[in-house]
Amino acid sequence: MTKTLQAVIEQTTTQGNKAFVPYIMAGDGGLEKTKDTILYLQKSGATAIEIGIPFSDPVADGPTIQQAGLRALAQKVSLRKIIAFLTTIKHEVKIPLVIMTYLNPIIQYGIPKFISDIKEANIKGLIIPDMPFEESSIINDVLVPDDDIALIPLISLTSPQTRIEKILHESEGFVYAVTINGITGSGSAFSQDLQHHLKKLKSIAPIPVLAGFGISSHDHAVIVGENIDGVIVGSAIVEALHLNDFATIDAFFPQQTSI
Ligand SMILES: O=P(O)(O)OC[C@@H](O)[C@@H](O)c1c[nH]c2ccccc12
Repeated sequence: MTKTLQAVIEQTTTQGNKAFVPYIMAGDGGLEKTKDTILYLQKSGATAIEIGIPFSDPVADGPTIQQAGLRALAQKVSLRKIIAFLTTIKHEVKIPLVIMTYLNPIIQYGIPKFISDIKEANIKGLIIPDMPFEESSIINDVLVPDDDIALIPLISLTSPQTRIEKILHESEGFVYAVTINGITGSGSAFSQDLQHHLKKLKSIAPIPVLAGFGISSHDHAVIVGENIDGVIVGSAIVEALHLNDFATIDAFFPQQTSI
């Protein structure tokens, strides 16, 4: 059975659109604001939303995401509170939510309890950036095939070809193609080879390919997403939300503003 997350992305691309997945930091500005944000992004036309869990020791987060994480931690949110909160809004949320968190908080939560609680919250995917694909059995062994949760792998510019192929054929949902060798945020320039890399990934991937890291605007998203199924945007969205700059958010959804 195709997982919902993958089906929703494939439906989007079949209709001739690119998938757009904003990343937000849960609890930045408080959980009430997070609820408003999720519903706003849903109404605006987001394909899915990546929900970041604040963590004291992040690995790949650039300054914008780190600061959002600190603001969220100052609101005293935790993985437990965020999952409970997502459960309370699940009937209002019609698009797939993907949780992005590090491995440590999941282990502390207890992996079986974590999986059963996120199922209850109707979460459709998981991104665990510090979990190497080779170790994904730690989560996969707890999931049963019928569970509608996709474990999203990250592929970097430097992943070896044989590893990429293995990952692509053993994954569901979508593959997260990281566009730069660095941290999240809009500061770094893309390599000249990026389009070639993405095209190649797309040509061999049996599942949708979405790219993220360093995408700063809609125009930029169009360029990065040209040869693949869609994009993920974090820092630019997180900063605009923090500033309540809805014009910047809306500009990522031109089909809405042009109506
Ligand atoms: O912020 P950017 O450059 O737009 O990139 C997306 C990113 O923030 C989000 O997907 C993310 C936040 N923290 C991460 C850690 C690892 C991988 C991905 C992420």
